[in-house]
Amino acid sequence: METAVKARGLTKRYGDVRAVGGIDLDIHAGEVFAILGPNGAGKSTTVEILEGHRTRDAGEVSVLGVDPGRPTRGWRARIGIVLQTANDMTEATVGETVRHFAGYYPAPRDPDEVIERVGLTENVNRRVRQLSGGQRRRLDVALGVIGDPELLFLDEPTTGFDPEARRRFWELIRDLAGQGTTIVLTTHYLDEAEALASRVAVVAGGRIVAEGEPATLGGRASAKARVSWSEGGERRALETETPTGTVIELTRRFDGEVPDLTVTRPTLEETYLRLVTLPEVTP
Ligand SMILES: Nc1ncnc2c1ncn2[C@@H]1O[C@H](COP(=O)(O)OP(=O)(O)OP(=O)(O)O)[C@@H](O)[C@H]1O
Repeated sequence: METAVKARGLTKRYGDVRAVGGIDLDIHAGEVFAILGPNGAGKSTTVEILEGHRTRDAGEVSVLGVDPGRPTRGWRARIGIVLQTANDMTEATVGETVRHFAGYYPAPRDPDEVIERVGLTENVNRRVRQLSGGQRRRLDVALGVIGDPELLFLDEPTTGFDPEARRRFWELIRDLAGQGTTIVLTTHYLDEAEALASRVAVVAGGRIVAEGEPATLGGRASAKARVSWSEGGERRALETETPTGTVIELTRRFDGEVPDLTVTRPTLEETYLRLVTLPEVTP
């Protein structure tokens, strides 16, 4: 499998603060990779180093085959970046802004199509400063993808989006991934990571504390299941490693349909919270 991003022993300090304390990453070409972690975990620092926007203290890094510590212009054109803060804009309209940015790239996407994909067609002639917060964010996404990047970095892309805009954005990301774009996403929304990412890394205290597919992260799939049902006017529940056997038993007992039956495993959010609080309780 082709590797888009490879990091070994990535380290960064700010004075006394160890922001990144030895991170290894292998992000495959064409995958959507999510980096999760609490505030101050070191996500932005890591991503900024990969983008070539921050120097590292130590470690080996290769992004699309280039060391981001020595970026070239051609390399920059192959990368798209959607930052947390919106660009400062003048009196330009949405359409003018997107077309202007398209001019920076050797082979940009069609501006009107990009505007449509982020749901800003109705606002194409609006001045950027008149956009709502969520609309501004959509414009940021449009500017990140206008150059038709091979690798797209998204830093908390859907903060401030309404639920419908988030769904639309997710579709856009899936489409881009389907066309072969590698996507590196930081997010605080666990549902977003679960909806989009083929793999996630959980960062805490500048280190990766868990990595894997959302469905199996941190032993999630093999954790005890909770089987619950209604019986005698009460809600009953038990935790078990063998939920199938429990359901068979219940089916026999009720001679068919078990009232209000649910079988659940820990959610990604529960697993995440356990992972990020774990280092603090360990002496
Ligand atoms: N320019 C800087 N100067 C000094 N310390 C910094 C700087 N940037 C980040 N830090 C510190 O480095 C640590 C990691 O910060 P970073 O921004 O990478 O975290 P993050 O995981 O992206 O957090 P968030 O979820 O809040 O965006 C924090 O302790 C932060 O205070």
